[in-house]
Amino acid sequence: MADFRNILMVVNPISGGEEKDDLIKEVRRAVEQNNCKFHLFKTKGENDIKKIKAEIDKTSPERVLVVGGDGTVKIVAEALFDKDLPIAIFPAGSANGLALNLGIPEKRKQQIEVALGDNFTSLDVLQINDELCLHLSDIGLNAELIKNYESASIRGKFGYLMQSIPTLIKSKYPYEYEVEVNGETFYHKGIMLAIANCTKYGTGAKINPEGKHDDGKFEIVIFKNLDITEILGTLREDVKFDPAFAETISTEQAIIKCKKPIAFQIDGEFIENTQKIAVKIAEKDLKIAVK
Ligand SMILES: Nc1ncnc2c1ncn2[C@@H]1O[C@H](COP(=O)(O)OP(=O)(O)OP(=O)(O)O)[C@@H](O)[C@H]1O
Repeated sequence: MADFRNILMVVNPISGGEEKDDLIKEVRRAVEQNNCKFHLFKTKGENDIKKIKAEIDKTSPERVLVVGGDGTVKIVAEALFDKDLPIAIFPAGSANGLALNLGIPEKRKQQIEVALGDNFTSLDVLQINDELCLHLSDIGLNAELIKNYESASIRGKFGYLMQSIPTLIKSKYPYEYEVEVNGETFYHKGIMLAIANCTKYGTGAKINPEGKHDDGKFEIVIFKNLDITEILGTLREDVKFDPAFAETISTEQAIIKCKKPIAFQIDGEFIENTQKIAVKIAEKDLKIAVK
């Protein structure tokens, strides 16, 4: 274990519908065995960014451990982005896409070793309008699904499944996108436009096969139609897209405009229905403990 004096663990008590007390106890024991102080903060679901900032100022941790899904990791990143403070992820959400992309182990013992170890990756961070994005954002059908899921009462993977058919029936796709990249403008019709910092969703669907989370670039991937064979193909490791199904643009900045307001999500959290999004690589990256 690296040399620490203070460690802060931020836990989302409701994410993934999982009980987290055993994990908290185990990590506390590992931390305290090394004469380091363990501080715990449980998110409340309101004003968490501000509260985590205050907790960091109060406890001066050398590392922040995050227990939750992608949404919780995003909240913590927003809270500590102006500090040079590494994080570690304990995946515990209904969607853990970022942890999956970074190869965070599934076994708890190894997760603790990684979280308290000294091997890191530098994750590019995207600035999308006023928000940070660590993993994946999209505008269109998937964001519609997340919006419908968030307003329903059933949580977890089954909750998403329950919303999938109504979302397909109710949504008004194809959507029209105008994409401005490096002075050029492209017009596309499609079911979804993804802004991808990583390669795959938490489901394992690989939508940005060539993407790298630390290359100073992100990809815009436009999915043109609901081709079920191609969609199932994203679950293969060696996926290659037919250009009639999806097109990819790699860039450091972009402006995306839509004729009508379209559902927009970042890291699994519905943001709003939007007509304009400005994306760029943020000036700083985020240090995350990995294997
Ligand atoms: N104590 C709490 N009560 C209710 N909501 C909370 C609480 N703490 C955090 N949240 C909310 O949880 C969301 C983040 O959840 P996260 O994505 O990490 O896990 P998840 O299991 O994938 O969540 P979900 O399935 O609801 O999307 C944020 O919207 C955040 O505001």
